[in-house]
Parts: sequence; C-alpha cells; structure tokens
Amino acid sequence: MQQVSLLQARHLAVPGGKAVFKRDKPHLNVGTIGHVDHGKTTLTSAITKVLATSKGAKYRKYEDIDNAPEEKARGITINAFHLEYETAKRHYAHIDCPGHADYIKNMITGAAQMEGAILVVAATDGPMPQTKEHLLLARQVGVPLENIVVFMNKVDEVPDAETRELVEMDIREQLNEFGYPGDTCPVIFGSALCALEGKQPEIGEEAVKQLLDVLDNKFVIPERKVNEEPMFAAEHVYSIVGRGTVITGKLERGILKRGDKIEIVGGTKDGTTVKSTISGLESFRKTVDQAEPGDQLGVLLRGLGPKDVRRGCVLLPQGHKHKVTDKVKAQLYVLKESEGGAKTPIANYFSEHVFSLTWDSGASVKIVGKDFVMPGESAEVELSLNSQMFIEPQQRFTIRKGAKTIGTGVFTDVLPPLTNEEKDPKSKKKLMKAEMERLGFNPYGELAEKRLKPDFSNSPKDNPAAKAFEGQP
Ligand SMILES: Nc1nc2c(ncn2[C@@H]2O[C@H](COP(=O)(O)OP(=O)(O)OP(=O)(O)O)[C@@H](O)[C@H]2O)c(=O)[nH]1
Ligand SMILES: [Mg+2]
Repeated sequence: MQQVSLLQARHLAVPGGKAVFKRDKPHLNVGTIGHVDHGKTTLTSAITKVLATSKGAKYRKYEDIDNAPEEKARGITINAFHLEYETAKRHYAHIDCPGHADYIKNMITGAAQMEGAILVVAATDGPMPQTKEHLLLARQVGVPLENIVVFMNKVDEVPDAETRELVEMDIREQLNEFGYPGDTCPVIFGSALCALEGKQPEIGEEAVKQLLDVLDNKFVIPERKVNEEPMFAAEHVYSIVGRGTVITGKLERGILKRGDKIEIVGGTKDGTTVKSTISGLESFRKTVDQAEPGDQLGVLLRGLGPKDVRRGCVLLPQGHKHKVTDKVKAQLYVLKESEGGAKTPIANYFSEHVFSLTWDSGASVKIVGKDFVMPGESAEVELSLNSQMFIEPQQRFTIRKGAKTIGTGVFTDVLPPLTNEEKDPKSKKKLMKAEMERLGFNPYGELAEKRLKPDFSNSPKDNPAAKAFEGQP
C-alpha cells in the first residue's frame, strides 16, 4: 500500500476536499472498453472536450488521462482511469480501461464498476482479441444488455462506405456471440481524433454528441439497492500520514455516512477482520454527506494501519451476518480458443487464478463428476482459495492464466472454510496422488509442475482431454 501525505491526498479521489457533491441528476457509471490502440483514451478526452463547452466537464487532455499526475503519484499508470462529466440529463463517472492484455487485471476491477460500456472499435482494424475479451468481461461483470454502444473509431482513415459496413457487420456478429443484442445495438461512425482536433465535425464533434445522446436516452440506470445493508469492495488502499487509511471503489449497495461503524472483511488466511469508523467520504474530490449505491468513493477510515486493509477487502456495517470463506461451489465455463480462451482444459486439483469483485486469489479446482473441463464445456466445481474472501451466491468470477481469460463462472453455494488439514500442502499432495491412481496416469508430471499444462503424454489414447493436445508443440 502506498503512503501519501494529506497534501498529496487532496489530489487523489480521497477525502480532504472542500466542495460538496451535488446530487441533482441521476448517476451512471460508464466506460470505454476495446482493443489496444483503438482510441479509447482519445475518445474519453474528446467527450470531455465536447462537454466542456456546455460546462458539463473539465476538459481533460489526452496526456492528462493517459499520464495523469494522480496516476503517477499512485505509481499505477496502467490502472483504469476515472473521471466525471455531466450532460443536461445525467451525471457520469467514466472509466477509461487500458486495452493491453497485461492490464486486464486492472480492467476487471475497473469494469466491475461499469454499468454501461462504450465499445471502441477502430474501423481500420475491426474487432480484435481484446475487443472480444472486453465484451466477455462486460457480460461477466453484468453490464446490462441495453447499456452497450459501439463507437466505430478512426473512420477518417476509412472513407470507403463499403469497408465501414463490413466492419459494422463484423462487430454486430461479435456482439451477438457474447449475448449482446448485436442487431439493434447503436453503432456510431466517428473519429475521436477529429473531435479532439476540431476537424470534420460530421465524424468528430457530431459523432461524440450522438454517443452522448445514446448514453442519455438509451442506457438504463440499474436499480439502486438503497435499502440493503451497505457493501463496498476496496479497489485501492492508501494510508494518509496522520489521518488513517483511505479505500477507493464503488458503493455496491446501501447507504454510507460519516460516523458509520464498519468492519473490513476478507483477504486474510484465517478470516480475521478489523473494525473502524468512517471519518470522511468523498467523490471526485467533493465531500459527500450521504453515499448512495453506484457512487465512486474515497472512504477515510479512522485509526487503521497499512496492514489492516488490502485491495479486495470488503467494507460492511458492524453487526453484519456475512461469513467470509475460502471454499465455494461454482458453475464454471471454460472458454474455447475462438472465444479468446486456451486450447487446454482445466484439470482436477490444478491451481488457477480466480478474480471476483476487486479481489484475486490462487485457487485449487475440484471438478464435480468429471476429470477435466474442456474448452467450450461447463462443470460444477469446488474452489479452495488461498485466503478467505467475501463471496455471495450469484457473484461472478473469472479465471485467468498469464495474459488470458480462460474461464468464467458464477459462485453458487458458499461452503464452510477449509479445515487446517485441508489447507495442509501435504494433504493436497495426497489428493493429487489418489487422483493419479484413479486416472491411471500422471497429468501432474514435469510439464504440469511448471504450471504450463497437464501432461497427457502417458494417458490412455481415448482420453478426450489428451486429444485437445494433439498436434500441439
Ligand atoms: N486517424 C485516427 N487516429 C486516431 C483516432 N482516435 C485515436 N487515434 C490514434 O490512435 C492511437 C491510439 O489511441 P489511444 O486513444 O491511445 O488508444 P487506446 O484505445 O486508449 O489505447 P490503449 O489505452 O493503449 O489500449 C493514437 O495515436 C491516437 O492519436 C481517430 O479517430 N483517427
Ligand atoms: Mg488508453
């Protein structure tokens, strides 16, 4: 966790500012997603430029977004960037997600706060691997079906109408593939760069205005769970010298006020929690009297030290009934290669990296009733995590390996935490050994130990999982 002074903190989205947050318009969390270099940051900057003329935004230059001082201060330049703007109708928090595959971890937490998505696709390239991956993640984090719009960017470089139409067809097909209404989803032809540079207004400024019109009039505001117990997952944690600890993220549900007594749960091996009091609340550097679901917040917590809170922890009110756990049942889908997944299956007792809300953890996978989950298949699984986490039924998760999303799923039943024996590495080895005997071969051989993929070289020839490796180096 980063230590910052109060002066530095004033530049972060954390309590310390003087202005008071006005709540006079409906609020929606949106963001730009899409393949690397397709123009997400340029479009984000162009939106602020167009809205700055009506005082709906502070104009943010491209460099400010991609290389912002607060990002530098945090030392997390690769993180998703948050900014705010407003139209006559709505107030928006906007997340600019980086497209580079390595940054998906940050995108997952950034996108976890996204309720509407602007999918940027360059007309020069068409849909690319991260276009697909971001679409999948948007589905995973529950971006509603009506809350997606395509901004086909860089049309200044593709003057030919036929080519544009081909790209549009391709995009619509991709949307359908991921369960979004590809046939009816608005596709806007534009150029973020032209909008930014004040050139060719018909594809520049006008296209951005069309986009804002879709956000205002087509995107729906999800139901805000105002009357439920508050829940807030920490995305970033800062310790402010002399004032305590600040956690930033989105309030999932309920109401938070200054003075509320809270408990921080999740992220520890033994399920220990810490208690504190909220001593300040802020959104975009303005003081918030009462935080509502969907708000992007900095929450200042009294008396907590650097070791008490981590990214992925969850803030709950004291007296809550939630029990964290490191064991959970889930329904898992393993992505096909054509969906951006891997060629290889997920094997029993293998260790995978699970992401949910703002947390991530190593997890060993026990598959119910199957030896492997092949790409394109789904299965019921039991996950044993390395730490005890905030998990609820219906909460979604993603499994990633290296720079790839290989599986997605939903938690179904929360199980009691692992016993000490179950956690013991020796008993894990025993389980693996028993599994090898049952299978009649060793999928946990030398290759597997390197965590590359299970080794089926000595498996029976008719093993379907082994077939997946045929013809591979
Ligand atoms: N010709 C043209 N170039 C554009 C347009 N929009 C963006 N670009 C250029 O495309 C390049 C990438 O733009 P970015 O906005 O950084 O793309 P990004 O999607 O944010 O990229 P990552 O954050 O790295 O994933 C830059 O050189 C932009 O100037 C456009 O409408 N027309
Ligand atoms: Mg960018």
